[in-house]
Amino acid sequence: MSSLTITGVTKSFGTGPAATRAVDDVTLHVPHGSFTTVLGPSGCGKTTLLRLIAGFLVPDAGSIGFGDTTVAGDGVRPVPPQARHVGYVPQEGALFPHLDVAANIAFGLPSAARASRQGRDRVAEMLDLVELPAHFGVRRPDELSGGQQQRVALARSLAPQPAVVLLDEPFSSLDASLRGSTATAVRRALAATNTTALLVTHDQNEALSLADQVAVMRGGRLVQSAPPSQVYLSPSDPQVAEFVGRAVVLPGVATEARATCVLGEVVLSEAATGPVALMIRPEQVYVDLTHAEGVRGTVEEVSYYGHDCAVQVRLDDGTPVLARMAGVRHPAAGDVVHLRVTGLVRAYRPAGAL
Ligand SMILES: Nc1ncnc2c1ncn2[C@@H]1O[C@H](COP(=O)(O)OP(=O)(O)OP(=O)(O)O)[C@@H](O)[C@H]1O
Repeated sequence: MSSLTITGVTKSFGTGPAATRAVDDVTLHVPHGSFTTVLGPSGCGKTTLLRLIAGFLVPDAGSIGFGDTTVAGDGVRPVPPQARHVGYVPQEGALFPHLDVAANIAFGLPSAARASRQGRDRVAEMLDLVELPAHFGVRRPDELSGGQQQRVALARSLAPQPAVVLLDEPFSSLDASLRGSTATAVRRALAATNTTALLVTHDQNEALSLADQVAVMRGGRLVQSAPPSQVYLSPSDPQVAEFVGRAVVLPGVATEARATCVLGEVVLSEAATGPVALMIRPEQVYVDLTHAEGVRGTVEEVSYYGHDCAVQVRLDDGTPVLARMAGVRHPAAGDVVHLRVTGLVRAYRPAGAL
């Protein structure tokens, strides 16, 4: 296992006016044994970045290093994919249908090891690691659920002890209930083996819940890389805020540690002065159902999810505000409520300001 360092990597497809800069000057460090998710909308360059790391593509500029070894860029002849010791888990397991699970897992091992006692022990260890029973070894891929197939795909990628494991939207073909349990099993397996891993996804919940670090991409560029709570609570700009969750963005005026807006006075996470755009998460908006404390509004719509609910409120001055509250006791459309902001609020220079 080793760390992964991407420095100023750029990759374009095509030439002239039709050229697409799929990855644009991306710099990212994934420490040894840690898990990074790359989050971004469709077409932002996530898969291209993975393919550059795996060695299926060569960067136009910049370099890629595994530990102290440069595998592409810096005038070094690109190391071919098979010599990079990368494990790759695609969207759908891509298991060999004619091989049983044990043979699939053993596939990446040196041929001499595959049929040996050592090889069989490694397969058993990998099945255990991805939380599948040992007797699954004799099953064919089509005798497994989608989630089980993805666990086998991970086991196959981990068996040869790769330097880095790359996962390309590995849960996207699974239904919601299987996604959660498969993702948790994968995260546990990666942590247990202290594996350096990079997973690309366009699913915010997946990106935030699985990783040590979230790298947000937009239009080929890396716009923020930070621990999940920092990306969620202190996004680098309002677009990142709206991409990694719901956000209420309101104009305000800041004076150092505080700002005022239609929801009253709020406390800022970082001091600012003058006109600002304030980013408030819906769960920071406290909905008071009984007291007239806060800013008055009328509930327009309630979306009930069981564990919590989203409450769309229109303030008396006409401003729409989304609040999220526990589902135990909630208002109904037409109720008059009072809103207050809790916790720290992130302020941005408003769009168009210098
Ligand atoms: N081989 C190629 N030739 C030309 N353009 C390409 C090629 N591969 C990718 N692109 C373009 O590069 C951009 C980034 O594509 P990429 O597949 O990396 O995005 P993505 O974020 O992985 O998207 P998705 O989530 O939809 O898979 C897109 O505009 C895409 O059309």
